[in-house]
Amino acid sequence: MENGSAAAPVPRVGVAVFLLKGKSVLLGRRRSPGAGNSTFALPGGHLEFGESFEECAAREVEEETGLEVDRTEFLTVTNNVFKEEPMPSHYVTIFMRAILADDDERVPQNLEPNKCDGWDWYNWDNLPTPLFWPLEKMVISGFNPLPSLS
Ligand SMILES: CC(C)CCOP(=O)(O)OP(=O)(O)O
Ligand SMILES: [Mg+2]
Ligand SMILES: [Mg+2]
Ligand SMILES: [Mg+2]
Repeated sequence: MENGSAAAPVPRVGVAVFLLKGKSVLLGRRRSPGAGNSTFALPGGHLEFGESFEECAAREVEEETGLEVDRTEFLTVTNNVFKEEPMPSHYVTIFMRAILADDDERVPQNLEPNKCDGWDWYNWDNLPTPLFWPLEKMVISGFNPLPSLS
């Protein structure tokens, strides 16, 4: 509700990608004037007009890491309201799981050094801190992105 202050930011859709290598997941320390500066986050970004979740996942991973993914699948969705950040924002975050298209391409590049300090593989049981808040909430809730062995 507007009370004479600036209009509230419109909720947007973010797509975050669990890119897995065995029990490890690709994470990078995020650089952002908005949400999550200096926290470890999954590759991903804003859903763009007309994209499927799968198309956005593959595009953002390639834009940010140079890696080509295959077989992306929907995992879960969370609602994230960032009120305390320098620039308040509200995201519905779609979490996808993706498998690398080519095992030889396991060395991610940091293609957006203004948005990320660099990418690395982290064992799911030994994640770095601090995690980006939406991801931290999922870890605390016991969420496990690893495919079941069955
Ligand atoms: C904040 C997050 C849930 C959604 C936006 O992610 P992002 O800041 O990485 O966006 P871009 O990769 O599109 O710049
Ligand atoms: Mg991006
Ligand atoms: Mg991004
Ligand atoms: Mg983007």
